[in-house]
Amino acid sequence: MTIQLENINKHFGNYHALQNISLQIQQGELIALLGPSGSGKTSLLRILAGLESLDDGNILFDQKDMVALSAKERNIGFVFQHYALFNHMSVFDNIAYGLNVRSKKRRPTKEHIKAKVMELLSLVKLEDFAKRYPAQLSGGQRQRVALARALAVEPRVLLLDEPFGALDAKVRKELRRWLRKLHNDYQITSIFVTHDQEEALDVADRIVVMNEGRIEQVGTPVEVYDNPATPFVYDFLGNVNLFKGCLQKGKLVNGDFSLAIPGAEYQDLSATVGYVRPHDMSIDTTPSDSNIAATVTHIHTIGSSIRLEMHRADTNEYLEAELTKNNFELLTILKGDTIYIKPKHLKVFTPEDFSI
Ligand SMILES: Nc1ncnc2c1ncn2[C@@H]1O[C@H](COP(=O)(O)OP(=O)(O)OP(=O)(O)O)[C@@H](O)[C@H]1O
Repeated sequence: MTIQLENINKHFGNYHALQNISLQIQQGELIALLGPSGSGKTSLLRILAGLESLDDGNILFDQKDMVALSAKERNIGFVFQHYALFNHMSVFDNIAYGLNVRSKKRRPTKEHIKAKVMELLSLVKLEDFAKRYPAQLSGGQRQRVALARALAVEPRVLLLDEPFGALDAKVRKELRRWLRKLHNDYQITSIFVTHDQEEALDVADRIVVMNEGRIEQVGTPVEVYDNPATPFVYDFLGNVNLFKGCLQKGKLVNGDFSLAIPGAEYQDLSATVGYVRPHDMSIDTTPSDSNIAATVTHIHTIGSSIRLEMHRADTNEYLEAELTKNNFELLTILKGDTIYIKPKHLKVFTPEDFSI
């Protein structure tokens, strides 16, 4: 199923919660809607599902207009953060529910329903749990039942709203891997809402980054992480160092430091910001014309990488650098040392970046 959203707008009172949202989703894609609280992710998902009305715009599933259709008619599977399982029903009955409530004409036979539920129980690795009740399951198990239940009606689209939000980090990670696998096996066009960058980067084919009711960028995890289209995406996705200064004939001038910005050769800006990821900082123990002195204030070891926090004397700002353990050991850096840093890439957004 392909999904096409065209110029969707939604107001809640005077508040413009979704502003001209347009998006194309291919058959079988797994899409993450990522953004801070209040950016409009859930509203967009609910509009897609037919649970919320829109002011104007189009929703097309396989080129067919969905706006006038009810949630039921859209044939969508929904999984929410808080496992909305029926507590008085067994796991088996929860999964069978969507099939059992169909009209007599559309309802599969008892045997067919049983076979389907058993297939789904095996898919979510809960074969031995059919007779249990939701209260007798862990959070992760309940969420797997919720997914099985959503899949039972063979939806054309699967929508997941922070499906793993209420679970602890380890279970989340496990379920993420599992969602990826399930998606690969079933190839249902799926959209999940998250405000967890790592989750989006880890699982999605493409990420839609949202902010204040607008789409800031759509791209693969590598695209949005390595080539953020806007300052917001830079800030929101991962850590970033800011070099505040001005642009003079294509050079970013920041404290005692200046660096030529490729692509901005003829630009002058009185106030601008250069963005650089911590792993894109090169570190030296000797000064040169093109690097900046900074004092190491903290050294954190995170698995196989080292994160250095540094203080710049010239601008009184703090910076972060990330390097491999090997590199760190070669440099023999200690807390309190003065080191010399230089951004390998510095992204500066010029007015042309915003005029597209
Ligand atoms: N039914 C409603 N009535 C009034 N305002 C609403 C309603 N639903 C959402 N909003 C507002 O619309 C904006 C977007 O909300 P939405 O829930 O879509 O954001 P979100 O990105 O999913 O946030 P979160 O991650 O916190 O769930 C928010 O400012 C919210 O307060």
